Amino acid sequence: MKKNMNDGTEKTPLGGVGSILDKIVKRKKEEIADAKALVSITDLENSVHFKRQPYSFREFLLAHDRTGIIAEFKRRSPSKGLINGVADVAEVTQAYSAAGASALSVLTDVDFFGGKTDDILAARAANKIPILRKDFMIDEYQILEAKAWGADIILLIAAILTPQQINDFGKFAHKLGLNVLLEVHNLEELERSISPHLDAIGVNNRNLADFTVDIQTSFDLVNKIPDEFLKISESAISNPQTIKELKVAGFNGFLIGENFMKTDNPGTAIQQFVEQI
Ligand SMILES: O=C(O)c1ccccc1NCC(=O)[C@H](O)[C@H](O)COP(=O)(O)O
Repeated sequence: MKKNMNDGTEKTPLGGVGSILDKIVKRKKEEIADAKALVSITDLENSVHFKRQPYSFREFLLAHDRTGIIAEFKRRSPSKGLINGVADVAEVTQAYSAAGASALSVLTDVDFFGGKTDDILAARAANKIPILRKDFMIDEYQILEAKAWGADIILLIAAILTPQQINDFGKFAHKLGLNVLLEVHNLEELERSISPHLDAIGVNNRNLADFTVDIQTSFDLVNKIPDEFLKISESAISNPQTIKELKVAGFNGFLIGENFMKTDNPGTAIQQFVEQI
């Protein structure tokens, strides 16, 4: 029997456990329709950033003078509510870069994460490292937006996409020179989503049905990820010791948001964290 949207166990079209993702995708479709009515594809293609060759995610993630941290600018989230309502995106992302972040993650979802288009533009203007457009990508139009706004990496979330969509969106992003990060939560998602049009695979330690977090998810899946892909552990990382253990297990990258953003000074927080890894 179909359960109530609010009890955390709504079934997705793919048969998996949904909930907040179903709500986000429903709203995302409306948001995309509004955006398409306002900004044409030609306008996106004429953006100054559209001509720029994106930075290589691999190069920055594996650089010896960088930390492997993908540092996220995150104002709010469905699991935590308000995290930081005052931080300035240019200031914080510059501090992340200066502390040795390999890449920046900027949430552009408005309703659930408090993001703005302008956040990517401001982060782009202030930094010379790769930027991930962190959003719920369900339409090629969003990939064009990412390129037009100055992003270098897009996120494809296996839980909300079919294998065909993952392949097609990855191929489209690669044609634009963008890097592609696939996010999975379990072995089933991983096995059905592998495509040649991916650069990195991220294991999200957050269960999006009930918001519980467990770093063990990363350790369980790391050896199932084919070695040609960069391996990223995502969410709930708050201890420098965890980074050391994830590196030993085979991870190249570590996506961290809340741990830095919940402090009064995310720039100082990342600096102190990096000194311990
Ligand atoms: O963070 C959430 O509550 C959330 C809820 C629903 C979908 C996605 C969600 N988070 C997106 C992320 O992947 C995280 O922002 C990212 O991995 C950083 O996580 P953290 O370090 O725990 O802030």
